[in-house]
Amino acid sequence: MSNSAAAPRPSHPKEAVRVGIVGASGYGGVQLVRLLSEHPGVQMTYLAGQDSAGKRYGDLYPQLAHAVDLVIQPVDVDQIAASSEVVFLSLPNGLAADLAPPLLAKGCKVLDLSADYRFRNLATYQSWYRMGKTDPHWPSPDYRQANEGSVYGLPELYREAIAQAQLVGCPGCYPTASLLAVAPLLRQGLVELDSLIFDAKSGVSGAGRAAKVGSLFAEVDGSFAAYGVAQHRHTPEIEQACSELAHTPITVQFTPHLVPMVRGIHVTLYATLRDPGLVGEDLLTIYNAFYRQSAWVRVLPRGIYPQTKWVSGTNNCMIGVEVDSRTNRVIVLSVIDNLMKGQAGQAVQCLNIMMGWPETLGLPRLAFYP
Ligand SMILES: NC(=O)C1=CN([C@@H]2O[C@H](COP(=O)(O)OP(=O)(O)OC[C@H]3O[C@@H](n4cnc5c(N)ncnc54)[C@H](OP(=O)(O)O)[C@@H]3O)[C@@H](O)[C@H]2O)C=CC1
Ligand SMILES: CC(=O)N[C@@H](CCC(=O)OP(=O)(O)O)C(=O)O
Repeated sequence: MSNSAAAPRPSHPKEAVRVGIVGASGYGGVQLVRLLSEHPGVQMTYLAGQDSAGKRYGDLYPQLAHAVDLVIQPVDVDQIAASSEVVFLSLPNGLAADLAPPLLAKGCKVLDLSADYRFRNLATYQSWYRMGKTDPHWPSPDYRQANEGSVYGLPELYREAIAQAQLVGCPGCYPTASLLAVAPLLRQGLVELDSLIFDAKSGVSGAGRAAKVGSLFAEVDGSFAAYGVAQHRHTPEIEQACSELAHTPITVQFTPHLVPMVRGIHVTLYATLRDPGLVGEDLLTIYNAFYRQSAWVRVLPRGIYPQTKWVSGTNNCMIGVEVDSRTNRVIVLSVIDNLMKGQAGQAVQCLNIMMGWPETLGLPRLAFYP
């Protein structure tokens, strides 16, 4: 993965960019279809899937039949590249490793929503995502080369590099909420580096649309539990960006929980302050300055703590900040919609940056309420 250079000045689109979505039938895919159908800069030209191939999109999602008149195609690189200048890959982990390189070679820009292009060090990816797999030919030279040129798609930290990128590895949902919570503290050197604890909760759509026992209504409703304790694969992703922010390797504690709701992520970050004299107002000033240029991050006034419902269906991240002077800890509360700022919305935000368009183009900013 690389970082580089200055972003072009945003301009509005002059003619529609042709866009394809691979994995269009899944939860990420259907968000992309909804967002891109109403985006003024693009025309959706190709939707692809596996089991859903051959079906009309409107038969799969009847609520969109009046707006989307496309048939889902099997994955065919030549067809995708012939019909699309930009391709979103919204597939299970591991598939984009083979799919992105030929699309890049044919001149497409690619935004991958999986974890395949998030890691600067593929050994880290291997140890968290490919446990027990012993393929001597992995990683392929094409995958390794593509990964070296990819950019981590968190605009608030890597905006300039995204503007120049051909391939963006879009972040996971938990890392997005966690990194936006912690970034100002690490950039300013305000906290003890071994003190970071991310306590995270997610709605069930984070697990995707494929049927799984753990996502059944009867398993989830009326219950609440942690999972992946001390071993969730988003830990190294959070550590990678934290280490870059702090310019030194950092280890973090990250614990996800499943909440009986459809959408939303709430992260509570605890960290020990280096300066015990800092108060809540000081930190709010720092957070507001850090996110001054970030249209999708809203730092809330003192004493207001964000709720997942406030960002549902939008690309917003809302952040509350508090200091507990008794324990000398800062507590940061961060919420996003996992399918929007945590996935498809953020990918469209990255597309806007790659195309030199305003970052807010085609993205919803007002939540449904209640
Ligand atoms: N859900 C979330 O909150 C977030 C998810 N992500 C990541 O985004 C990606 C997509 O996630 P999500 O939308 O939840 O997943 P879903 O399970 O809802 O959708 C997966 C999609 O992949 C397609 N697919 C599966 N296998 C193949 C294959 N061999 N060839 C072609 N298409 C295939 C499916 O098509 P078909 O139905 O036709 O078989 C489906 O469209 C994943 O990598 C996930 O980790 C990232 C951030 C947040
Ligand atoms: C509730 C739930 O199951 N969430 C998913 C995270 C979804 C996500 O962001 O995952 P990717 O890194 O795969 O993109 C999980 O814990 O694996």
